[in-house]
Amino acid sequence: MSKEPDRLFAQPLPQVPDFAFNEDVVRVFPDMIKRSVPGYPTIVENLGVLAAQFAQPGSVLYDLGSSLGAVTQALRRHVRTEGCRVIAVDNSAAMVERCREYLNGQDSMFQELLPVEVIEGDILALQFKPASVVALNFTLQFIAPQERLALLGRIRQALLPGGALILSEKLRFNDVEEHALLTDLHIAFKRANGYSELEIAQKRSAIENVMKPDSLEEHRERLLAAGFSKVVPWFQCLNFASLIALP
Ligand SMILES: Nc1ncnc2c1ncn2[C@@H]1O[C@H](C[S@+](CC[C@H]([NH3+])C(=O)[O-])CC(=O)[O-])[C@@H](O)[C@H]1O
Ligand SMILES: O=C(O)C(=O)Cc1ccccc1
Repeated sequence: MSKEPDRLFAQPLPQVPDFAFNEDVVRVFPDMIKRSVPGYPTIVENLGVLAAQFAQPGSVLYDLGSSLGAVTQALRRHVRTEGCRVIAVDNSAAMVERCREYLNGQDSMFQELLPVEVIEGDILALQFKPASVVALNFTLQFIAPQERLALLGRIRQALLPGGALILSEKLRFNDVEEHALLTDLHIAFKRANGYSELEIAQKRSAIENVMKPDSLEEHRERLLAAGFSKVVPWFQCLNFASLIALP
């Protein structure tokens, strides 16, 4: 994957455009997500370990909003269950192109990886096949809030017994002080990773119209309303968390 450093917001912009997963973002994405999301490498690696516990023989594993395929590759490396395959979906053409290149490169480096199909498309329009694992790794927060419940309902309907949805998100907090503290600590994390005050401020204004985080309570209630029976948080680092939802 590209090692280009993220300098997208380093110069003052006369007007900060809404954040989009375009070619500029794709070029710096591995660096951007690692320096912006506390715990990201731990979540991705362990998603493969978790998935291996839920994978059912002959089923599909979905990586929804796959970006450059980091989660897909973790699933392919860790899951050994007979007859499984991964379907990665993203609606950014630039992401999908680079994701395919990356995964093809991995195929030539490792043996025994699960087969994978990368689809360029909207996860809201997807006809789900019976699935044992669905990963939404920092994707639901970019889906329009009014679409989230129906999407989770369709995922729930597609999940096989013994399967799981793994949902990672940035969190909002209802308690004002808790929200302020964890937001400040996230800013400190970004600063420690070399982002300037200007980069932090411009990125914040770029994402505020396109990325709408929910609270843990909202996630739990919506998952139960979508038909999931149990919601278990397995990871939190500052204001970023990952949940297992069981059918
Ligand atoms: N409706 C949609 N349909 C399909 N894709 C979408 C949609 N909306 C947004 N996306 C895609 O969801 C991804 C969100 S990034 C996921 C990181 C990855 N999971 C990772 O673990 O590296 C999260 C982040 O950058 O914070 C982008 O690639 C979008 O194009
Ligand atoms: O940068 C941030 O503040 C975030 O919340 C995470 C993020 C990471 C990568 C793209 C968009 C948002």
